[in-house]
Amino acid sequence: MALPLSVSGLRVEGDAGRAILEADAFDVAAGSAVAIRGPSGAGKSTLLFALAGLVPIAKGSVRWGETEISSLKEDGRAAFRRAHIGMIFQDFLLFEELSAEANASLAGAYVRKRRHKIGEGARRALERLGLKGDDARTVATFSGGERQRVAVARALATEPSIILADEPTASLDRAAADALVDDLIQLTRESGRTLIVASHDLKVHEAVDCIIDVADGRLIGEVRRNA
Ligand SMILES: Nc1ncnc2c1ncn2[C@@H]1O[C@H](COP(=O)(O)OP(=O)(O)OP(=O)(O)O)[C@@H](O)[C@H]1O
Repeated sequence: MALPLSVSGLRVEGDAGRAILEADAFDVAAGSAVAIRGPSGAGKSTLLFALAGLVPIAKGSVRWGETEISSLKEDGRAAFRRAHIGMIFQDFLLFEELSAEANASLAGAYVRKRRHKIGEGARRALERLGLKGDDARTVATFSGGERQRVAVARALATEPSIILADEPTASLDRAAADALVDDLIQLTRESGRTLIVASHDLKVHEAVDCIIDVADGRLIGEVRRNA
């Protein structure tokens, strides 16, 4: 089941108590694809990490469906992430010495009860992304595009209702980036997941339903809907 997002009065502070991100209020409909756009250092990753409950929220509310993650303690936020969020990063963050399947199934190592289901989800996602689950090679021998598809499969393996991606195409060449965006959008749309992508990439901006513009640590204007 997809989850809607509702944010209000959000303030994230840096080490010295200075505001590094502020957002008055915005909503994201369940199942939509959204890009966070802005120049380098604008606060895109900080916003994404706040939505994931990965950075402390000094003020305000971040609510996914009925769960206000901003009022949960760290272990509660981690449990919410495990149950509902798949994450994808610019640098893939794979274990180089493991195979694609072992990387994509990694969450199963931490949640024994769901290990089998996560393994199945990982194999399904790898196949769907055009990678063979039975490829015994370590991912150290994979191309950038293949590595990022393994990272997408890892994010999808737990069947999360939310996918959060931080510059997922920034380490890829143009052709691999385009293919990745198509796959990411299609895979999240067909399963009704909510997708939020922090990205500089125009291809991402064109592919999503709406765009959140961030500059100097603030959201600018309304969430802009793509035609
Ligand atoms: N813990 C922290 N303490 C102080 N400042 C921080 C902290 N985390 C991030 N910042 C600063 O907040 C600003 C926003 O950083 P953020 O990584 O969110 O930007 P970004 O838009 O994702 O940039 P890029 O596109 O370059 O990745 C930057 O100036 C960064 O140096």
